[in-house]
Amino acid sequence: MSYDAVLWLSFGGPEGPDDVMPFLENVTRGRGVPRERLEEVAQHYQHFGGVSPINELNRTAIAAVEEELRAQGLGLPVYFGNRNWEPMVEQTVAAMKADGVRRALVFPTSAYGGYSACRQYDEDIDRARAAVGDGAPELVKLRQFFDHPLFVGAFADGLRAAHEGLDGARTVFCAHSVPVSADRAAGPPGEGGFRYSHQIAEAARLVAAEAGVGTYDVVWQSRSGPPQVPWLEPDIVDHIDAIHAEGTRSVVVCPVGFVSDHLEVIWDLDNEAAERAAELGMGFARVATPGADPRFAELVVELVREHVSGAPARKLSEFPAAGCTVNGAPCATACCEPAKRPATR
Ligand SMILES: CC1=C(CCC(=O)O)c2cc3nc(cc4[nH]c(cc5[nH]c(cc1n2)c(C)c5CCC(=O)O)c(CCC(=O)O)c4C)C(CCC(=O)O)=C3C
Ligand SMILES: [Fe+2]
Repeated sequence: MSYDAVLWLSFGGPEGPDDVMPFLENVTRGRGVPRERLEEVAQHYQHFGGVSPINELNRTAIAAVEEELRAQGLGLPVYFGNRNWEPMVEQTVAAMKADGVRRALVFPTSAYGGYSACRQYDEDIDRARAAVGDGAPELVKLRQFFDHPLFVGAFADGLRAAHEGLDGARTVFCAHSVPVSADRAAGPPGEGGFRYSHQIAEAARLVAAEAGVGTYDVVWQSRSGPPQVPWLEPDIVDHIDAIHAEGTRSVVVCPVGFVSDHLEVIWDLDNEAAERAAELGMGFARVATPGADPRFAELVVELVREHVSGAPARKLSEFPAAGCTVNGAPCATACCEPAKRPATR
């Protein structure tokens, strides 16, 4: 099969103070996130002038991928579309159609399975194609890559570097929390669920092993939703308290659940977690995310080549290479279903 283009599909983020509330409303529409939480998160964005770094990080990564595609003799154009902010994926897919794109590979900017990390991107693809209607390009999503040697290698180098100068620091891997019900529903039906948290744990194990780190923890960050709904725990900040109480004097935090330094990394880790560590007199370092590493562009192009040539998936875990879907149809009917929405009052 041949492809005319790549669609870089991401989350989106505000690019100025007036974008913040409309962006947050897009993200949380129908999801039962309390208003107070939205106002709190809006403050985080306003600390940075209402600008999330995510769009610029994506534009830079896209330029690197286009360059790498050219260098490898695959001159595919890379289009950019988001779920929650401009350029909205509906507009991007319309532009692709206008440009005559018939079939494109989709690179989602998340490495993992689960509803928020995988299936929701399928929903985006489906919605965008429906919005464009007849003649919408066929959109084939690339697989999950949390266990790809280039992804693991970039984090492992970052982890080693973060430990330099922090003798005896404890390693703590961190990923975005999700409702426990969403994690329980993550993965293909009948396979026991918890695919998201299991993949996070597996990525942590692979990165630790490659960096030569023997002891580590896996924790969560950035929970939202009403307090009575259980989300994955412990939270990174509570965990820093707990390991301090056990006598730990410095900590290296590795945001293994994220591909780039977007707002949840620079606020929840570089601000909140770092501040708590400082209050406790602990040493603190945060591991670089892989998105700006040259290996990330190589990884994306390798996923494209793997798909186009039918080459075997290069991967370090036993989990199946899931997430490759056509036109937004999920991997399986009940795969990674969304959490049941709590009633909003
Ligand atoms: C698993 C996961 C990833 C990783 C996979 C992936 O990368 O896709 C991720 C990434 C991101 N999440 C982001 C931002 C937000 N996520 C929110 C809310 C939520 N995230 C959830 C999960 C995840 N989120 C969930 C279950 C919710 C509850 C509401 C819902 O069920 O949808 C909210 C609402 C306010 C709040 O309550 O925090 C915001 C603003 C940004 C952009 C940051 C920037 O601007 O730089 C990025 C990359
Ligand atoms: Fe999120």
